[in-house]
Amino acid sequence: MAPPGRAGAHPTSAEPLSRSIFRKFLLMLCSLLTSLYVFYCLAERCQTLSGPVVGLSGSGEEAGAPGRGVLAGGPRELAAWPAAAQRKRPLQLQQWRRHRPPAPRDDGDEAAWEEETPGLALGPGGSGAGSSVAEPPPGTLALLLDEGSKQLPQAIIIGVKKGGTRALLEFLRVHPDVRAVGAEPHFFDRSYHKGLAWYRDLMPRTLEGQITMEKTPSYFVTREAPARISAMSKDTKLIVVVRDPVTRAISDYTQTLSKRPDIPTFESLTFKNRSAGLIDTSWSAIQIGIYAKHLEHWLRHFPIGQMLFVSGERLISDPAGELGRVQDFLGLKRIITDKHFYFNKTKGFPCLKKAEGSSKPHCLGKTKGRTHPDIDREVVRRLREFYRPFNLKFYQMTGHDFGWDG
Ligand SMILES: Nc1ncnc2c1ncn2[C@@H]1O[C@H](COP(=O)(O)OS(=O)(=O)O)[C@@H](OP(=O)(O)O)[C@H]1O
Repeated sequence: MAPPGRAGAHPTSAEPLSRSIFRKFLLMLCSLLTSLYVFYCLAERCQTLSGPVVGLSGSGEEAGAPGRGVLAGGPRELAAWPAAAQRKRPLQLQQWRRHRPPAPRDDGDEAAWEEETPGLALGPGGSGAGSSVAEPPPGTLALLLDEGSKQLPQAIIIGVKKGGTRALLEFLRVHPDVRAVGAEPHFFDRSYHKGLAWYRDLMPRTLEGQITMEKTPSYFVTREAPARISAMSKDTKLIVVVRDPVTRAISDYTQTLSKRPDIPTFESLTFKNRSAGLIDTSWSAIQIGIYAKHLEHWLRHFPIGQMLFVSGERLISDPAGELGRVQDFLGLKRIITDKHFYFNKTKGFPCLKKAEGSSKPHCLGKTKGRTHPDIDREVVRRLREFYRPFNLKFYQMTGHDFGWDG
């Protein structure tokens, strides 16, 4: 008996033919689905990479971008200040950028820009938080083309240690025209021998008009740093977050204590000779706070107008106000406002309603805002006395009374 077949078709030749067509069709369908899936995965992956900025296809704007390909032309030319800092970029890119995850955080003590635990997340309350979060733009495949280029930083947060430098950088990164390296590069103090090409390679990619930034608080007290930064580009903008030097010293000590609980007391480290009241200025916790002395070295290489001094205290009491000044200084549109912040009572500090690349509230981590040990009031008084003349000099030099001696 003949096997069942399609009407009019030969039972032995028609069936294998349709089967082979069907198989080919299935094969094509599978490969189509696989390539779609691969594209989809790549697009997703793109959005989870911290480094590259991917732009809209085919703009070709990089060829004449400032600082591009000028390593051979000498370091001074490398960090040209973006002329088009105010230039508008396509909305699609801006929306996409809001979806970027934060860049890697610093290691060690600097690790922490962490998401709030549910218990800590008291929430910003109300609406209108920060930037609106949109779905990834259509045509994500177009973003797969890696655009932008790595530039040497045009602005650096050079200090001071324990001043609030991490908070400032993380707040600034909310700005769509700021791209910053998360970890502290320590190029101008520890890794200068590695060269500018190495340094530039650490930077995230930027599009024309975006500012590249980094923060390394030890630069402020590194003797060689001013000349080295000036050699890279004399136009580099310098930001210094300063804080009451006494509180700063205690904060510095608290950090060391958290790593080495067996160190001597703050009181004993403060003095060379306690009964004589002689302060040990060779102790780095004390030395860093003599801001006027360190500033003198910078002023040999940079005009004061190229430096911005941010109050560490105001960065906590009025983050939006300080961020306004910083955005002005950097020539940025004032995009970061009080809408971006809320005060987290549990943390005791202002936090972001939405950090860069996230839609959730974010506070700095546990290593920021540590509880300080109680310090002998007499020692604190003596330290205040010690710092007063240096503070007054610093107020004079910067034209700004930070109110530590009021
Ligand atoms: N929003 C917010 N959240 C948490 N902490 C904040 C914030 N703003 C400023 N600060 C203060 O930042 C201090 C740490 O300064 P730095 O980030 O410069 O420290 S470091 O030098 O990078 O280690 C840290 O010092 P301690 O309080 O002594 O831990 C904070 O007081």
